[in-house]
Amino acid sequence: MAQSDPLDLIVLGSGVAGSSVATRCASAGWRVALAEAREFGGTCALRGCEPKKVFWTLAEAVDRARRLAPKGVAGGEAVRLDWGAAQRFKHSFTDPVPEHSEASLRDAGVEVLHGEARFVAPDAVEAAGRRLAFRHTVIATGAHPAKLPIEGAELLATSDEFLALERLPQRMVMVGGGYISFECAHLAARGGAEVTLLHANDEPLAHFDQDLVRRLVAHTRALGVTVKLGCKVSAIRRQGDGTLQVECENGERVTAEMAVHGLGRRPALESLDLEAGEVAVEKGRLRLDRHLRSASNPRVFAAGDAAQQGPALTPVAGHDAGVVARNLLEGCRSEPDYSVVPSVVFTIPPMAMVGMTEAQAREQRRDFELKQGDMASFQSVRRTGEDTAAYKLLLEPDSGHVLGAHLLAPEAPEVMNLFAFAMRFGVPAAELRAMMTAYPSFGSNLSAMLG
Ligand SMILES: Cc1cc2nc3c(=O)[nH]c(=O)nc-3n(C[C@H](O)[C@H](O)[C@H](O)COP(=O)(O)OP(=O)(O)OC[C@H]3O[C@@H](n4cnc5c(N)ncnc54)[C@H](O)[C@@H]3O)c2cc1C
Ligand SMILES: NC(=O)c1ccc[n+]([C@@H]2O[C@H](COP(=O)([O-])OP(=O)(O)OC[C@H]3O[C@@H](n4cnc5c(N)ncnc54)[C@H](O)[C@@H]3O)[C@@H](O)[C@H]2O)c1
Repeated sequence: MAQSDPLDLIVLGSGVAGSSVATRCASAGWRVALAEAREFGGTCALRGCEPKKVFWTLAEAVDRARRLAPKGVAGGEAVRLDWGAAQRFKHSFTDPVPEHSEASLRDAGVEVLHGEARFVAPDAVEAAGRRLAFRHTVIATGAHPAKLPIEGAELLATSDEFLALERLPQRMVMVGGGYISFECAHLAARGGAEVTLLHANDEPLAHFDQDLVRRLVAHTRALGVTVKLGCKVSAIRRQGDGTLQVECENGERVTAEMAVHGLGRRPALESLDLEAGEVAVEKGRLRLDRHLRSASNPRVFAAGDAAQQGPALTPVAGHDAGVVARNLLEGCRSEPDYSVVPSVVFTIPPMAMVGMTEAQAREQRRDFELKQGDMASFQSVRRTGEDTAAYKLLLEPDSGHVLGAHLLAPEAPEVMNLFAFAMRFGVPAAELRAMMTAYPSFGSNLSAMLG
């Protein structure tokens, strides 16, 4: 194990956050290495957003054909999701990622190292059998499923395993009521599985507007998914016939071939030996200052899910990377801004949001004007055969600035980008309403929503 000259930067993790910081610093002439424990490319491209969206696109096409069967899509009732074929289609997106990811890092001048990295000193890590001294390091190791004190938790399948299934089991339980459970439940139900979703309290998808969530829950139930609220999972047991029994504190029991972990994800820090690096942690999260720098070791920065300063989402990982790269290259002045982070749960229909919910606005005693309504009768929704669609907008009374926007509808994610734009650049509702939009697009509903 040879001691090398200090690197300007070693980045830990090759996801959106790590790759972006490494590339920017190498392009600025720094000597940079990046260590990756698994395949190169990170969660979003290999095991998260991208593969999930491939399955979602196919499931949505099937759902739409079935919905429109009586309206002119002849044979639409018989259309089904071929999970095996969908899995192969997914591979055509994910398989090339590791090679491309590594090649683009190399092209940018980054030295790539295969293997788990861990601190061996405040200014050195060990990776790929080498001790590497550094001037700076960035922890961009992402997140993994939370380890919770639930009996038999090791029997839960991860979202990685769900998205890698060649065949869907007959019965599945989604444990938890967040993004992963709702998205996997909607996919598995379209794929023909019998699905039960168990959530601890009465408010699943807690970050979203609960009026829209109630509509989504009703729609999910109508799809055939059994959604049980107030069911805090306390144990998972393997039964004699190989099936799993999932038990809740209230005595509810569900049997299935597979139970999926949807209980939250936490920063992946355990493998790093942070003590050796003098990197402080508090309650499982890195102690960082407002520049995303370690509060205890100024050589160390963090970004993305590992930092978990903003929501654990891909655009946040990219934003953090920009902040950290600027702090490294230009002096430590930049701070992240998480005030406008749009987010979508990819159910069918999808639910999208940006800014504050009505509940948050009331809690903060903010004055707001509320625009809300059912959209099922809107032409753009009727055309898709969808029966569940609604919106809720919160506007600042005098300025007309958008405080929050919430949509449950086909095309909701694309329209949410317009609201995010308006919030980011302070475009008031009156301007949005007056703006010409392509017609008849889903976005042309803006004036009706804001009217
Ligand atoms: C199923 C699923 C669906 C999702 N869907 C969406 C979505 O639709 N939209 C959205 O915005 N977000 C979504 N997310 C969240 C999004 O994927 C993450 O926020 C994003 O990928 C975080 O990027 P990152 O660079 O911080 O971490 P990651 O992409 O997780 O990268 C971290 C990397 O570090 C590596 N690593 C870990 N420990 C070490 C070590 N000791 N040494 C070296 N390498 C190490 C890991 O192997 C990994 O490759 C989803 C997540 C999941 C799980
Ligand atoms: N579309 C997207 O952007 C997307 C998709 C998937 C994941 N993600 C990211 O990954 C993160 C993790 O997703 P997730 O769905 O695992 O977590 P989550 O935080 O979204 O939801 C987990 C839910 O499980 C509930 N829960 C906790 N313990 C429970 C128990 N014992 N029994 C029943 N319910 C319990 C919690 O109350 C919580 O609401 C998300 O927060 C998000 O940042 C994003």
